[in-house]
Amino acid sequence: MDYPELALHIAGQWRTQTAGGRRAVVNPATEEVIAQLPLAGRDELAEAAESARRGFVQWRGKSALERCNILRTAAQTIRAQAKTIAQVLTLEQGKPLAESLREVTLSADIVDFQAEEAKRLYGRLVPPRVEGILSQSVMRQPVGPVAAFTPWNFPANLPARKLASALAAGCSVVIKPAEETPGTCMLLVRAFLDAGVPPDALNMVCGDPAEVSSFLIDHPAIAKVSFTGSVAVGKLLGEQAARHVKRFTGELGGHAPVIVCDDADFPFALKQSLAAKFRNAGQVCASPIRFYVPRRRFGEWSEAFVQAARALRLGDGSDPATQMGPLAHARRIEDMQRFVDDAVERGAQLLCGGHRVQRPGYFFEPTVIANAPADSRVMRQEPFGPIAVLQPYDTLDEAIAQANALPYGLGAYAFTRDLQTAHRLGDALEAGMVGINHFGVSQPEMPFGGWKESGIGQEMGAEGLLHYTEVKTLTVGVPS
Ligand SMILES: NC(=O)C1=CN([C@@H]2O[C@H](COP(=O)(O)OP(=O)(O)OC[C@H]3O[C@@H](n4cnc5c(N)ncnc54)[C@H](O)[C@@H]3O)[C@@H](O)[C@H]2O)C=CC1
Ligand SMILES: O=Cc1ccc(S(=O)(=O)O)cc1
Repeated sequence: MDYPELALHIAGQWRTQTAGGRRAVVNPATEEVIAQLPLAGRDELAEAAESARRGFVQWRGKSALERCNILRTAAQTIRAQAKTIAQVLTLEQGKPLAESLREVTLSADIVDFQAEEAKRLYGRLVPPRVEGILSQSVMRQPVGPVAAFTPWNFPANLPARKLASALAAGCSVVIKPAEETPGTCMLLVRAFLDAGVPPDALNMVCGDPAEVSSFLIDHPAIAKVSFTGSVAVGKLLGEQAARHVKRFTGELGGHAPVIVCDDADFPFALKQSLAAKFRNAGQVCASPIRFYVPRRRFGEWSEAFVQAARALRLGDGSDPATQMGPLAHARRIEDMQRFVDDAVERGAQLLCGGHRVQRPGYFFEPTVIANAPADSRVMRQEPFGPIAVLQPYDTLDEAIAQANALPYGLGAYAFTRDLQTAHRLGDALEAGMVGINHFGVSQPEMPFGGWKESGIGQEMGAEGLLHYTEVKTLTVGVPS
């Protein structure tokens, strides 16, 4: 598999020689260096922001239909190149190739959906309350140049969400993908530019994340900030944006509960839960973490869960036999070990896993912990890895209370055969996305966003586009 030569896109040029030095990109399955990433210096960041200012004027001047057609052409290119992009994604991020391929084709669907939504950015005509007014309208206009920051867990999907909505709304973008996984984003950016997005309307930079974000958020050309990543960093960037009263969307961390009801179809719930838990090695913001299981069926659930977790085939994502790949970088391994050690020290039971796999690559065993005390780190912070926590409960009220007990609210799930219980849980669970009897809450047509500390605003769906717009009212009176 080939990994491309990396370049940044600044002020209409692809640049391989930059002022900020270079950083190695590593294949997490082998720990081998696969490329050198050029990093932007401060002057180049300024060039990118100024370029976005110019690009905004050009891009917002196009009709919604034109923007739609250009974005749909980009989606077609992404689909046509899906296999190549997926291979690059697996090389830099580690997930199994089949998962990468699904991610890339879903990214094309996200672009298509937002492209079509561009044509439906409707306003309203409001009857005037006084005489002499010809029209009184409410409209949506693009917010302006956007600084977008995306992490390494979904190197195609998360840039696609931001680029599709921002560009569909008529905004220009400076995107900074994660330095661990820049190749996939570079190929997406190329697809948008080849499709006809003006060169100044789409810049891609990399560098030291804190320096780049600080520089861009403060830069007067940037009107909006969109970030996906941890709650801690989201708060920092949100605060910095707020100082300038700049618009901010944050897709932050979660700690998703799964309530398995007494009446659930256990084999079905188990199969779905295992697939969702260990997908992308658990590095998914809406990944299920806390499984609440009726006490009388706890043993049955734990045994089956552990057996299936132990049976997972770990390996290089480019091997078709692999079911779970490595973690994305070395820091994740250290973090997993801290979560496990802390839980065990505080009295939790380690049912399986809990260690780094002794081979090259950042592999961590699928891990199942039971009866973790509420003050253990794994019950308070998102592990963002292949760790499941199984907790018994006695009443549904108690399970709901525990599910809602954390200051996060991204995904929440439940399994039940009873329609009334399904609706009760759908109402009671405090999360932006609730899945009953399934985990597929991330769809191009549906808004995706968190409650509480899990974020602010939504991406995808019709709502996703609105966050890249400002409301303007226009009142036209009779000339004299
Ligand atoms: N919501 C999500 O999809 C993601 C959440 N995370 C959360 O972050 C935690 C830590 O992840 P790590 O990669 O180990 O650490 P990290 O916090 O250094 O990096 C996470 C992501 O945020 C970016 N980032 C970090 N500081 C930034 C800053 N000041 N400005 C702009 N971007 C910045 C990084 O480039 C990276 O893409 C995870 O445990 C997980 O909870 C991480 C990746 C994705
Ligand atoms: O990290 C958040 C995230 C990204 C993508 C998806 S999905 O592939 O669309 O399911 C889910 C969560």
